[in-house]
Amino acid sequence: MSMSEELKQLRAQVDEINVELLNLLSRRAELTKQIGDVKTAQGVNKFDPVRERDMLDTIVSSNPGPFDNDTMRHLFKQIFKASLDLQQQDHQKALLVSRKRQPENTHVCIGDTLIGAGEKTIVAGPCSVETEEQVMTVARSLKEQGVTLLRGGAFKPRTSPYDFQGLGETGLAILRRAADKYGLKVISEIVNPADMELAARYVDVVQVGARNMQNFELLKAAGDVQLPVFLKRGMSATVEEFLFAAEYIVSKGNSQVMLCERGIRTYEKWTRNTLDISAVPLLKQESHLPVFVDITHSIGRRDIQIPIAKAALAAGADGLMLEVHPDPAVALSDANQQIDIPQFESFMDHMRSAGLIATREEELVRN
Ligand SMILES: O=C(O)C(=O)C[C@]1(C(=O)O)C=C[C@@H](O)C=C1
Repeated sequence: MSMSEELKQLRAQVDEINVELLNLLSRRAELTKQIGDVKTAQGVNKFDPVRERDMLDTIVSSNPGPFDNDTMRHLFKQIFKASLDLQQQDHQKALLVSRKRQPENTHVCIGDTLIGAGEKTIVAGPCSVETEEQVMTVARSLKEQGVTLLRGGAFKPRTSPYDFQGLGETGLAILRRAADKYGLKVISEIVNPADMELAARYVDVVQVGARNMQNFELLKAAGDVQLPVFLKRGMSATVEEFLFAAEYIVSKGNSQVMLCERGIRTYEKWTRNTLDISAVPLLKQESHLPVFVDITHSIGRRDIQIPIAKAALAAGADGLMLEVHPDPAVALSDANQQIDIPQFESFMDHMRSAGLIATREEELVRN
């Protein structure tokens, strides 16, 4: 037999084994998928290192060679890992917030404002509610600018316990009065699950802040409330953890959830956080929920707000959140990053002339 003939025959045998391996791997994968379903139903971890170690021990003890044990361990670990990925992908598919589960965008309706249906929405207002006059001034400006959603913090989760903690219910009442006077809707953060009922008396949208993104009791309480929820990404949360947090709310029956990327913690010091712009298209791709970008907290500076806003909208965000204060220099929180009313007006002019948000004429036609 010639060399090339021998090679051909050997290769033919390898080809056959490849097909056998392929079929065996596929059969194995089908079984591990079933195991994954059983584990999901039982609520147990997919990853089982003890089981993996036992299988490796059995494999190594009956290894006929010529592959050495380490090579065998490596090959089988790859198979376990691929099986685990398969189980987790299947689980992911089942998430209620996932686009695989619901291909069409979720629309969140707040008064006359429809979010997630194509038009870009602006949410603006002071970081903290401080006085009636402060909130009224900002609300008047929002009204003039055609912005319908007023934000303001009444319960402030602050890094230091000695910093201003917010006005609580008094602050919520101020927001409600200002919103009612100018025909706006209120978004405000709630930090305590026990306050959800109180919130429902004053706000139109409950915000769950970055520091509470994995406060699971709060997420469940937000899932029980009959109001839309504005969920901010935790400063150290992965995109996947962010979606799981949203799943907590949706799985309780509240499908009116909006996601907000607000920057993540990195070593960069020239911005307050690092805006993870890639999270925007990723979230839009993986989930059907509307996505916002907080252009105030993500960067913590005013001078690059316009390019950041443009980047967020270009990346597919459904809206922007920003902080506006009549006199940021004396603000009780985040004095360095809020913009004043003239800066807000100029910001809005800029966005309109860039064609990124509806012009006044378009708003008039719409209303
Ligand atoms: O036997 C299990 O519990 C499985 O989930 C299957 C399997 C495997 O591929 O064999 C996958 C992942 C686990 O870490 C352990 C084993």
